[in-house]
This record gives sequence, C-alpha cells and structure tokens, in this order.
Amino acid sequence: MEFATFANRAATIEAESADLEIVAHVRDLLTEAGDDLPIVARFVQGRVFPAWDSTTLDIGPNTCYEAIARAAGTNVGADDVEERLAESGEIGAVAASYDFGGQQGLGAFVGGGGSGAGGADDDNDDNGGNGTDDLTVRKVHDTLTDLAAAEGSGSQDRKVDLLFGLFNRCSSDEARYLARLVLSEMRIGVGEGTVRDAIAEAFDVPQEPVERALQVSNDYGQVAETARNDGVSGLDEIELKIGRPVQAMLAQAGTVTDALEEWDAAAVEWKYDGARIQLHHDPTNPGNPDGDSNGETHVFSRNMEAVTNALPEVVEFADQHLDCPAILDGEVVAIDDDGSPLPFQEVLKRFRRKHDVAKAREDVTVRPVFFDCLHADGDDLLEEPLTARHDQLQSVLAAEPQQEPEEIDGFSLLWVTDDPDEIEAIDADALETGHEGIMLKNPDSTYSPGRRGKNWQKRKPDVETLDCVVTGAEWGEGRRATFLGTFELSVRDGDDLEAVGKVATGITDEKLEELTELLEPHIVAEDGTAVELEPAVVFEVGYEEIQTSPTYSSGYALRFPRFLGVRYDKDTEGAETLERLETLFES
Ligand SMILES: Nc1ncnc2c1ncn2[C@@H]1O[C@H](COP(=O)(O)OP(=O)(O)OP(=O)(O)O)[C@@H](O)[C@H]1O
Repeated sequence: MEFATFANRAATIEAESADLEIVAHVRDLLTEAGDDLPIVARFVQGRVFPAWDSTTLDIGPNTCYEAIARAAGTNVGADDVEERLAESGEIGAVAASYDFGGQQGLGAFVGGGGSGAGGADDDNDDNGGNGTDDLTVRKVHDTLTDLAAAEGSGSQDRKVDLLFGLFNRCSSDEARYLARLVLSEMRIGVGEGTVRDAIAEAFDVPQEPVERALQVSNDYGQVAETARNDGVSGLDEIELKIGRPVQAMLAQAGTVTDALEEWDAAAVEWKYDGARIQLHHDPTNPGNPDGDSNGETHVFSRNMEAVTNALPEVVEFADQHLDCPAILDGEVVAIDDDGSPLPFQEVLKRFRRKHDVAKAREDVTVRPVFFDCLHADGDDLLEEPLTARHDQLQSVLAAEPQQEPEEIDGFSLLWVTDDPDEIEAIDADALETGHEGIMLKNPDSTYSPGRRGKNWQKRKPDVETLDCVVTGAEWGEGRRATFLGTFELSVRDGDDLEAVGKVATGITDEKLEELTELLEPHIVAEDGTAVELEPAVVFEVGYEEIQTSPTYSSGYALRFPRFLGVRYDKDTEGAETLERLETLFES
C-alpha cells in the first residue's frame, strides 16, 4: 500500500467524529492493505511494532525536528521547526507545513549514497525498480525498523539520516502522519476497540474470537492477517507464546462488604507492595536471548517492557524453580536482610535499571512472589477460573508434590472464605508482615488481560477516619501475652463515652509494645484478659462503613476498623462525637 493512501485515509478518519463511520474507514483500510495488512493494522493505531514487542524507535523530538528541517531545505533549521511547533502545537501540522522533496542533492551528500530519493535509505528500496518515487507503508516500516536497530556511537546521526530520507519523499499529508507515527502521537481517534471491530467487519468474523486472539497475542497485525487468511479457526489457534507478554489484569478499588455481597465467597490474597512482573520461562529452550538463564527467560513489567536484565534474581528463580514452560504473574518485592518486605521505592531502584545492575543488586535485594499462572506446560489457562489457575501455580512452583503451600518459595497464598472475620485476620497478618493489605478476587473469574474490573479488587484506602477514645483492651495470647491488643473504641456523647467497635487490625508487634506502654498506666479494672481503661488515649482509625448495631452501646458499629495511629496531639475532648457518627451514618 502506498503511504499516501494510508495518509489520505488517516486524514479522513481524523475528520470523522461518528464511531461507526470510523470503524468503517478502518475496515476499508484493512481490506485494501493487501500484503501490508499487519503493518497497516498497527500504523492506524500509531504503532510501528506489535504491542508485545518492547522495541522502541528511541527518537527524541529533536531528532525528528532535525530530520524535518533537513528535508525542508538548506535554510531551515531545527529551531525553525520548533518555532512553528510552538505556534501550531502539533508536530503533524508542522511537518505538513513544509514543502519537502527538493533535497536529493543534500540527501545524496548526507547519506553518502546515490539513491536520489533519500540518500541514506539506499537499501531495500522497493520503488527503485519501477522508476516512481512513491513511498509505501512497507518502506516506512522497514526504514523505521532499521532506525530502531541503530545503536552505539553515531546512531543518532544515522537515525536523523534515515528519517530525513523518509520525510524527503513525503507529500504534505504523508509528512503529517509520518511525524505523528514517529513521535507516537498519531491521535486520529482510532483506539484498540475500533481496530478490533474493524477486523471483525473487514474479514467477516465475530468479535469474540478476534478479542480473544488479541488478548493472547497482543498483536493487531497478526490477528488481522489471521482473520483474513484463516478465519475463526485460525484465530482460535492463536495461543500464548513464551516471550510475548500478555497485558496485565488490573484491579479496581473495592471493599470487603462489596466483595462478599457480589460473590458467595472471596479469594483473599496479600497485596504486595512492589512492582508487577510477568515471568516467561521455557527450560526446554536453551540459549536465552535475554538475561543470563539456562533456559529461555523473560521478565516483563506491567507495561510489557522487558526488564529481564534488571532483575537477575527473578531469572535465577526461574532457573531454580520452574521445570516446565510457564507464564506467571506476580510482583517483585524489595526485601531486607531478614527477608521482610521494604517499601515500594526500594524496588524502583532496581526496576528498569540498565547499567550497574550488579552494584544495584548489592544495595537492594529483590524477590519475586507469584499469584497467578497464565500458562503451564503447554496449556493456556486464561479461561480457567482463578482457583484452578492458582492450583496450577502451586504445582508449578512446588519443589515436590506434597510440599506445604507455606513452604513453597515465591508462592502467594490464597484463602477462599465468606467469613469477614477471617478476611480481617488475613488483612492483619498481611499488614503485620509488612505488606500493603489485601486483594479480594472473584474465585470463579477468568484472567482478563488489560481489564480493570470487579473481579479483582484492591481494598480501598479508608474514605473517612475517626478519632476514637480507647476505653478498653484485651491482653493477647501466646507470644503476644504481654501486649495489650483488641482495643475498644468509643465516641463522646455529652459527658459519656459510648463504644463503637474494637480494633485489632493493622498493628505490628512493635507498635503493640508501644501501645501497651502507653495504655498500661490507664488500666482501672481487669477481668480475665479484659481490661478497662480510663479515657486518656485517642486512636485514629479507618473503617469501611458505619452500620447500626445492637452489640455496642452507641448503637453503631464500624465495619473493618483499622488502626492508623495514636493522636498524641489530641485529648479525649477532641475525640469524635456520637452526633458526628450519626451524620456519617446518614450520609
Ligand atoms: N496478590 C496480588 N494480586 C494482584 N495484584 C497484586 C497482588 N499483590 C500486589 N499486587 C499489585 O497491586 C496492583 C494493583 O493495585 P495498585 O493500586 O497497587 O496498583 P497501581 O499500579 O498503583 O494502580 P492501578 O493498577 O490501579 O493503576 C497490581 O497491579 C499488582 O502490581
């Protein structure tokens, strides 16, 4: 397909506002694309490479300005391009404002070659033979692929040369969309859904298999071509591939209350405070293109970037623990010398690092923990329910079949329960172990790549906090026998204090020790392990919601109260009133 045809169609699409019309234009574009279908299906979304491919053009705006300036004529400089950009605010319009094509002499000079139409791009010139100088989408694609591969000293000059070669052959409309493509600013209103619908319409296949194939392959070009050449049966055959990342399933904010209302039971997991990773490993395929592994290993970020070389611990983990081809979804967490998790900021010192990885590894250690399994030993598991995928994860990671789940390295435990108290206890454990909290998942849900839906919920940070007086507590058990815990919370009602609940969640042993020291002097009565406290200390607590309750003297109860801190700056006079609790309940 000629690049001019593509550019014309892009202009038509950009001018169109009706979604259905846009789909129809994209459909026509795909139908006309011929052998260039995979390229066109990506270009129309502003992509040069498939979504799974982390190759980038690595072109800064200045490289692009310089190439435009050079193609625009001897007396145009990059600063002139920038000035026009400041005026128009859009690189496509700037590129379209120049008259290109007159720089053959300079092109020959710059590239040192003699292909006339662009000096620097004298290889694979698909127009050379027929005597015309029309740019094709394939030529643009191949040149940009060469450009992406340029590295090392002189690579920026080479990139400018290659880009100049393309702009020099562009008409005004072609230049507009080339500039936008190169700077990832296509913005003609074509989203992923549009291309999916257009593929289905163009090649007369239902949307569902197209959608599935897109989720699995992350490649609009491949899916478009398969839909055209092999129809539904071809699409159904597209499978996950080791080395091609899948978009990560995402979570939305939720509450325990909502989760238990929606599902019979919730799958509860710890929420790790690290960075999302997707591990692809094939021990049967020696010769790793990426990273230092015995098999083939790739680690991808949440955005499907390759981060393999930055995380040698994960590659080593794969080598040691995986003996079948697998794709695992998880989190990489920074840990201290005892293996306890460190804050997220520490992981960032390691993630995406390209240089001095060994040195960075000495400073910060990371370890992976996996909560999902997308592929195991030849089977794609996206369509399996969460609990089945988790069972697979366990068997993939277990060193021996009978290994206790708690003993399995890198394996995130999952509890399926409809008991709010159990969920609260899991949350408390998670926080105490230094994790962020909990995730609540639908145990029956399939894995939906790239989707942020109700099936995965991260427990929402508390909307409101309350400052409550601590009026009672209980001595703990076992190793916590010397600590006070399970604190009774009250609000003021005139001169009285009325209980609204008990908080036991979100408190570490260290904190319990501090709180015990703080509260012990205020004990006024003891009955077994129960302790009555004179009102003196105010806790800030979070909660999910307020409900009416016969259990506490206030007539209300906080659902899922969580300890946030001591309000050392407040005395009991500053604590919350029953009146405010009522207002909050009403609202
Ligand atoms: N057990 C788990 N299951 C799923 N995700 C987990 C789990 N533990 C930690 N996570 C992390 O939590 C993330 C989702 O919540 P979070 O709010 O932390 O993510 P974010 O990147 O800040 O926001 P968002 O994903 O909503 O844009 C996941 O992408 C994953 O990285």
